[in-house]
Amino acid sequence: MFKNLFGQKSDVSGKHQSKPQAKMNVQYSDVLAKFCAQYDVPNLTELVKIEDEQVRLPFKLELLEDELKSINHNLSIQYDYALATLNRSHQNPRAQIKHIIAVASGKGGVGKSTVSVNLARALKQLGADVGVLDADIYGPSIPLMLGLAGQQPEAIDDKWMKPLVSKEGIKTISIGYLVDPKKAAIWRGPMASKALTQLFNETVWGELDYLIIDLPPGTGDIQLTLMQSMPLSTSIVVTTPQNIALADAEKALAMFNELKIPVAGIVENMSVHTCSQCGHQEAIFGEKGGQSLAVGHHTKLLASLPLDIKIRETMDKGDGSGFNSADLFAGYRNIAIKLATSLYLQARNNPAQQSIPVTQVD
Ligand SMILES: Nc1ncnc2c1ncn2[C@@H]1O[C@H](COP(=O)(O)OP(=O)(O)OP(=O)(O)O)[C@@H](O)[C@H]1O
Repeated sequence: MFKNLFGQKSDVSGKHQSKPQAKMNVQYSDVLAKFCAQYDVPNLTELVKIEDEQVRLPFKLELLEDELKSINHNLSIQYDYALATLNRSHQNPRAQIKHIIAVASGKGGVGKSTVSVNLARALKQLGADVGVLDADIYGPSIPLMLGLAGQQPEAIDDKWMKPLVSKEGIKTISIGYLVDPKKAAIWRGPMASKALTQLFNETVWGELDYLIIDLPPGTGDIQLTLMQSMPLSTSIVVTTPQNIALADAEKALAMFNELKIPVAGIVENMSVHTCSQCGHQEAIFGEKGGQSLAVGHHTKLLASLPLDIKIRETMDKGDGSGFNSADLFAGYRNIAIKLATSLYLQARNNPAQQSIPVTQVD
């Protein structure tokens, strides 16, 4: 029988009531509570299950794993990115996706694709199976950012496509792999929506814990159709702190509210710039815009990410190898942990999400 970390319940044999086990459970719960406080996520101690020497966590993080194992090195840790296996892609029999996350921005060029790719990398580092659907039909930059520019997905039986896989193991599909971006850029709304829905439905995604959808900027028909045709778990709105970007980000928030799609929070990108010569810090696009937007819309500021030339260079190279070590990307780990935790809780609190109806797009 599973127990929570406090070990208050036990099975009929009563073997888990022995004092050393109870003490260990309290130690585990202390570590976990400290971790949740550090990352500003809800305390998971009542949820995380322990049986004998097994623990199930909503993500994989070496630091946390090491601390838990320092209490008992025999501890076996397993991971659950949702409490149930959800099939969130009713129209695609070749996809078992637990959580679909839309990344939106009102305004173009604020770093939505950069956030999508680095969030995918951070979730991958948490041990998850991750995919990215590049729905930014008018400026597909995911192929470049994942180091896959110029490649083409393999077709299966003229009906299915195999996603491309980046070096770090992220599955991805983009209109940029299939159509000359110059041609796609002049597609009218219905054509673009149809192409994107097809892209999602005809890809052999297989099993994924998270699929990130990099939406086109704005809040027009294409975004609305896509949102209505996909069973989203949650969304993220990316903005810079600049007033003009914030005003457009409000429209994206309004779109999600209107469609009753949860908003996990706001990512403020390009907040502070540190001069590579003298270290002077400057808020080029203004200050605290993301925070005030979050407060005004009763959502969270997930992170304020720096404006840094190394980020642009890394993204242009499509090379994820710098992601692991660099402090520059640490903010993404925080976002990923917050997201993984909130989706874990969301799936637990709302099992009905397992069968969200999907609108057919003709
Ligand atoms: N924090 C950052 N620091 C430095 N450069 C950044 C940062 N975030 C994004 N960039 C750069 O800014 C440019 C635009 O970013 P990106 O393509 O991610 O924006 P977008 O919102 O997806 O744009 P689009 O509207 O074209 O879809 C890219 O060259 C990217 O490398």
